[in-house]
Amino acid sequence: MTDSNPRALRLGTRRSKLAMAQSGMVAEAVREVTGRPVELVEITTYGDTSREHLAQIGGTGVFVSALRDALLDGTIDFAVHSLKDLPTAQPAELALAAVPKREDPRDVLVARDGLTFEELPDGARVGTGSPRRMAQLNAWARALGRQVETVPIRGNIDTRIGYVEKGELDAVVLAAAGLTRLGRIDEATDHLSPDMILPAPGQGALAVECAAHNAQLAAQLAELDDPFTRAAVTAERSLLAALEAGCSAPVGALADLQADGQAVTELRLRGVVGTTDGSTLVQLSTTGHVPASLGDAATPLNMGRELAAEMLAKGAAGLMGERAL
Ligand SMILES: NCc1[nH]cc(CCC(=O)O)c1CC(=O)O
Repeated sequence: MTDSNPRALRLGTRRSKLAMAQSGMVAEAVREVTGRPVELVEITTYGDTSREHLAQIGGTGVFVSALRDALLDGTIDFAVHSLKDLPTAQPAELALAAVPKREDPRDVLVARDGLTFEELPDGARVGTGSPRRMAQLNAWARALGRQVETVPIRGNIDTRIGYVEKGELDAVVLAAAGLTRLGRIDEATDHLSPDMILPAPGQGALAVECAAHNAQLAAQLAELDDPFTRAAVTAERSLLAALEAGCSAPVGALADLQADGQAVTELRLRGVVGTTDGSTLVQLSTTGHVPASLGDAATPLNMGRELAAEMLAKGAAGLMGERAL
């Protein structure tokens, strides 16, 4: 850039502590790659103001639509979303310019007295409003011959952990990435293995979006892209899309790279759908070859579609049907 006093790039962000932390991190990286100042513009989304349960307001897109409107009307230049909150259908007018390197994708437990999930007493009250978490926590408890009571809660991370601090719940389940970005990961009392609890598709990853016509900015933002993360979340979201489920459906998915010695050889995709009571889960996995060019989305997209078809053949649709989306 030869411009000695370039206009600041406007980064639209929700005003929650987590959104501000995520936006601040991306803002710093964008300053480095563009050499331009970045200014944060606070945008309020429906998901922030509504007190209804996410499962009732439908989940899909409630945190992102106001940011996207601001991108489309030019109020802001780019936006940072939690990738798991993004609907799977990408509008043509918006470019998913970068998917930066993912944080820990796992869910964690924050429980009283440092308890792990397996140490929770029978009948423990575990806060989560996520059908995905309910289904898998209940299935895990059943496998242990135990029973937990899942209690639907909402609110930001402070609010959720507050239920445990005040003694109203024995534990809450949160994404590790959110706690890490807020500097509170040491409050986690158990990192839940994806063998037991598959995270939400895209969990732990961020999405950096700008208007599709802004090709120059999109190219600069693309420098923040991590091709491994993009391949993984592409597979996970392809599964979610092919199941025709939204972000509040009881669907878990995680793609990870299987390394053979030094060389990364395969992408593994695991998926789960279940009833919220945990009585029935359909859980399958598949592997695919990592494309020579990781930017080539064909393999991850196909893996997601093929795994979805297998899951549907095993009755996945009937398990998601318990709630309308
Ligand atoms: N649905 C809310 C939401 N969206 C993204 C995160 C955490 C950060 C992430 O997954 O990237 C959270 C909170 C949570 O699930 O604990």
